[in-house]
Amino acid sequence: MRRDPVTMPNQDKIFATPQQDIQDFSFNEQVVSVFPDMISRSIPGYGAIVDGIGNICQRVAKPNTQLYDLGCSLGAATLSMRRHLSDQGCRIIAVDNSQAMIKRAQEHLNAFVSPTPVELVCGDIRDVEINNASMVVLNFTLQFLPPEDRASLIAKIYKGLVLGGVLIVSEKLRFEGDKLHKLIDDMHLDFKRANGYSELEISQKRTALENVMKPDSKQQHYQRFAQAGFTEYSSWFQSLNFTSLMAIK
Ligand SMILES: Nc1ncnc2c1ncn2[C@@H]1O[C@H](C[S@+](CC[C@H]([NH3+])C(=O)[O-])CC(=O)[O-])[C@@H](O)[C@H]1O
Ligand SMILES: O=C(O)C(=O)Cc1ccccc1
Repeated sequence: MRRDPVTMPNQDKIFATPQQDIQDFSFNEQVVSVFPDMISRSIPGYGAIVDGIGNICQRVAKPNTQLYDLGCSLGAATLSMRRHLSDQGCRIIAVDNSQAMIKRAQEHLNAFVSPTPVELVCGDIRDVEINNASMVVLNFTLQFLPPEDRASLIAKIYKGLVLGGVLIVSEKLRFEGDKLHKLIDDMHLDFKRANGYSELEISQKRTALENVMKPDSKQQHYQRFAQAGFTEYSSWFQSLNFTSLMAIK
């Protein structure tokens, strides 16, 4: 059967065969080609979060403002936001530093029509200016930024939001408490097994992610929000060790 790369995701088999020397995980062409399958089989609640981002967008997008999707990958959050925007003078700016992701994201965006313009930027989210923003989304992106760069990014976003503007931060969580962390992490491994990943795939991917993805605890996220100036924030979705947080200016 022929698979259309835009509509029919290829199955993720990247870690299915034993690898001599496991390279650090990177968002390269190989990952791009299986990304929708990989992310939906790895993150419990991913689809519900993307849908929720559209719902939130419908409620908080203000006319003539900008909406940002930082670390957009193939543009799932951008598409969800764009579907919920009418012709109200908004603009979406979607940023990713993987050229392979941006190339494929452009194809996804072209597959639908909308009055809302989308600017796709291949660049580092640490270098992007945020202004006149009614919504900023970091959907599973902050965890890939070096920990020492996270607070300044959140502070920059706070400054760029309009009053009433909303920041969404979806992340894998680390739990403060070893027993709690292990129990919920083991439940997540069962989620991956139930989605067809083998023990080899699970363990090789874990090794590949070790140096590049460093999850924070919910307490660390809340502390960072407060430090940036936010006074209202909460988790609006959680499934096992994956959550989506919102902070309102
Ligand atoms: N410094 C950086 N600058 C720009 N992009 C970056 C940076 N660091 C990482 N990325 C990009 O952040 C994305 C993270 S995936 C986001 C899913 C998407 N939001 C979704 O709703 O499907 C999450 C995951 O795969 O778990 C990748 O595309 C990276 O290239
Ligand atoms: O696979 C995992 O265990 C994860 O933590 C999530 C994930 C999903 C897609 C790319 C990288 C990490």
